Amino acid sequence: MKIQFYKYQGTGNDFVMIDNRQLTFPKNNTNLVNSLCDRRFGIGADGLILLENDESTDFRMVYYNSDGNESSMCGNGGRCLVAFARQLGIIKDTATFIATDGLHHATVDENNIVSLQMKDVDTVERHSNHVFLNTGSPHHVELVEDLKIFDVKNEGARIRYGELYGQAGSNVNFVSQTGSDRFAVRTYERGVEDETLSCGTGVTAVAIAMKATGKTDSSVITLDVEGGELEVRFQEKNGFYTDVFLKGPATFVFKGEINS
Ligand SMILES: N[C@@H](CCC[C@H](N)C(=O)O)C(=O)O
Repeated sequence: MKIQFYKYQGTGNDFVMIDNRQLTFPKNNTNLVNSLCDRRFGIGADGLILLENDESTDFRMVYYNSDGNESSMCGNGGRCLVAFARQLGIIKDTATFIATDGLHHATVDENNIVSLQMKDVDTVERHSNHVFLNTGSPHHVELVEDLKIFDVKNEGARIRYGELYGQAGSNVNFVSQTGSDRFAVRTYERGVEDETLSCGTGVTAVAIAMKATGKTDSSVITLDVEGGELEVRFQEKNGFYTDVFLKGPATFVFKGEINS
């Protein structure tokens, strides 16, 4: 079988995108998704995303991690999918789509800067040395010294597989404050089981966690990730976070066809 694909990246978080409006992709084939994402034997990506038709929105997002399993929301993937939908001519400069965590609204400009509305957050668990919250995917947020040399892969895996999160696990974000409204972030991603260059739901979680713990007073926060820069903005009232937007570049890399 030949599969046509498009490759996108959002601040270095990279995805295989497939137009599945004709429902031809074998959605339960975990090995296939895993092999398409393989960086040596396949196309290479942190995840794979199907764009499908939806009755009441512009399109549906179906997201798989590179391990081949369908997973929860992917913020950078959602931003890339909006740019992909524009490339396919499905939308112009605004989009509404459905994902596993519900309805999303987005805008995209001529430079493919995508601003994506994320789910509201009503629960932020504060613990002595970390914060846990769900921004569409589960995120552990922890401030560390020396982020540049921090062992994200091993420490992230220890927390992800540890007692705190049980079978389901969590993504793990390590953070350093670099300004009154600016933070550097490195993320260990569940389902990739490694550090990725950026995580959209992760930086959204970091921004909200930093506000909730008083590290910043701002509700417009800049996040420096290994693959670039993202912005998160939100409204906060009595610990409820609404109008949460994740903004940054979504870049088409190449398209092709692969035998499977
Ligand atoms: N890269 C993503 C997060 C993808 C989901 C995550 N790996 C999980 O399974 O929880 C993002 O940009 O949000």
